[in-house]
Amino acid sequence: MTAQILDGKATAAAIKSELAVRVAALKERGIVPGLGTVLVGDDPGSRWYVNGKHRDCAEIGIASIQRELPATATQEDVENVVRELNADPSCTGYIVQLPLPKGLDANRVLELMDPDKDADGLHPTSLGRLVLGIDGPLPCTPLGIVELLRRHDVAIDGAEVVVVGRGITVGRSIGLLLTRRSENATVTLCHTGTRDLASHLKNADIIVAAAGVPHLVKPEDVKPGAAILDVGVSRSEGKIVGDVHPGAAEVAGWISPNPGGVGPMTRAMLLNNIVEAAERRAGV
Ligand SMILES: Nc1nc2c(c(=O)[nH]1)N[C@@H](CN(C=O)c1ccc(C(=O)N[C@@H](CCC(=O)O)C(=O)O)cc1)CN2
Repeated sequence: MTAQILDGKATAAAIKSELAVRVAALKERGIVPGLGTVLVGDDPGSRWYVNGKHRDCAEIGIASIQRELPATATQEDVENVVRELNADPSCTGYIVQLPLPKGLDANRVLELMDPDKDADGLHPTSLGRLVLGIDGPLPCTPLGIVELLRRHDVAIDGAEVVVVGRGITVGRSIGLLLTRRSENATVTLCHTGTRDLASHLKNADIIVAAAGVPHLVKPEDVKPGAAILDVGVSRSEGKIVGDVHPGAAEVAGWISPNPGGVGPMTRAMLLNNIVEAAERRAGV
């Protein structure tokens, strides 16, 4: 068996076209949605991601508000930028690019954000709403994964999902998303402390690999026909190495390439969160 490709690049392009129509409709009512980003430090990867977010905005007509601080910025410097964006009426929503440089407290920064401007769905209020089942912005990578599966007709309802990795941007939050009544999956959250990872993987209809450990998911641990989402980003000789061994594509029913899978969907879902926030505010 050779797996069908869960093409994040093409799917994100389709979503962006749909969002462009909604942005144009908002503009007819005099509303221009704006995305703010806060980039602290000089990590080239983080800069690349932030630049990509603004390129996406330009493509579909969302305004950009870019704030940059040096690696020497203090907690107070970052918090002042957050206060400024909270008060800026042209900013529909914003993100603080993670991780922040060592010494800065990301949780304190996130808590200070206006939850109504949380474009990433990572504010404690947004995560609390997710737990309680109240509408609000959802974390971009989990949302992108669900959308990628839906648009490729992969059955989520009733599926056994194994998530590997317990980070807040993916692992913990995707469990909350997939166990909502609307998704109805059964989720097992594995991590570095899991005793027998292979036994869990072998039982999974859907695997979400987000541990950051190269080739952690081996072909022999994949149930034939399973869907695999590779979220891992490790680098070797300038190339991305995912969490999934390439041989798994011979066993799986669906697989997301990496790059070109979940990453572009994360970006598309950020735009989605901004458009939804602008529509909510406009009463659309
Ligand atoms: N505030 C946030 N910080 C971070 C998030 C996030 O969702 N919010 N996620 C990641 C980084 N990230 C977005 O910020 C992100 C990562 C990867 C991609 C992407 O499109 N990747 C490409 C490959 C790019 C490459 O060659 O490096 C792909 O998968 O095809 C987009 C966004 C951590 N921080």
